[in-house]
Amino acid sequence: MNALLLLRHGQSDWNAQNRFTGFVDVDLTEAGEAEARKGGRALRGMPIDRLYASTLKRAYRTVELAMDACGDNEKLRDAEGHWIITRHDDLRERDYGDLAGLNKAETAERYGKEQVHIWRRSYDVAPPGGESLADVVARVGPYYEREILPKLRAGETVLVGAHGNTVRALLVVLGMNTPDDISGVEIPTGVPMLFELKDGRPTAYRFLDGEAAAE
Ligand SMILES: O=C(O)[C@H](O)COP(=O)(O)O
Repeated sequence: MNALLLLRHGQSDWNAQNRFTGFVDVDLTEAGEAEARKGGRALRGMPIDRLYASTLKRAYRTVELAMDACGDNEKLRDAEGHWIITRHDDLRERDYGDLAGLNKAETAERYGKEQVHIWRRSYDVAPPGGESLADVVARVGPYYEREILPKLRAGETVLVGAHGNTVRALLVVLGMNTPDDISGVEIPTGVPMLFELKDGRPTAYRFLDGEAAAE
C-alpha cells in the first residue's frame, strides 16, 4: 500500500475547556484517548511503514494509542516495545501566542466574535504574538516536502499525528484547498484521513470514521 494518513490528535484537556492551546503541551482527556483508540481500529489491516508526530504529547500519544488499538505493524516497535515515532517541532499546532490558555468564548466577548474568527480561521492574519495559517504552511510545507514526500514517492505508507491547523496547512500544501477556501475547513479529532496517491503525490482524501472492526 502507498498512502499518506493524517490524524489530528484526540480531544485534549484544553480542547475540553475551550481554551486556545497552540504550543502549550497539554494532555489528552480520557475521551481523547478513546478517540485515538477508535481511530486506530479504523486502521486495522492497513500496512503502515513509518510514523511521524509533532513534539507535543497530545499528537504522539494519539499515534501511540492508535497503533496499540490498530494491533498491526509490530515492526514499528523498538526493542523496548515503544512505537518508533519521528517527532518534529515543525509539525506542531499553530502558535496561538498571547491567546494561549484563554477561553475562546471569553476571548470572543472581550475582542468580538469577528476578531476571534479572523484570528482562528483567516489565512494571513496572526493572533497577537502567534502564527497565521500562512506561517504554519511556511514551516509544515518544507518539512513535508523534505522528510515525508520522499518516503511516499518510495512507495511507503506514512502516518502523521498532527493538529487541527497543521492538517489544515497540509491541505493547502497538498493543493486540496486554497488560501481562500481553507477558512471553512474543520478537522475532527481522532479520525484518520486517508490520502490516495498518484505518482507519489496525494490527490484526494477521505475520513476513516467507520470502525474497520468492532472492539
Ligand atoms: O490549539 C488550539 O487551540 C486548538 O487545538 C485549535 O484551535 P482552533 O480550532 O481554534 O484553531
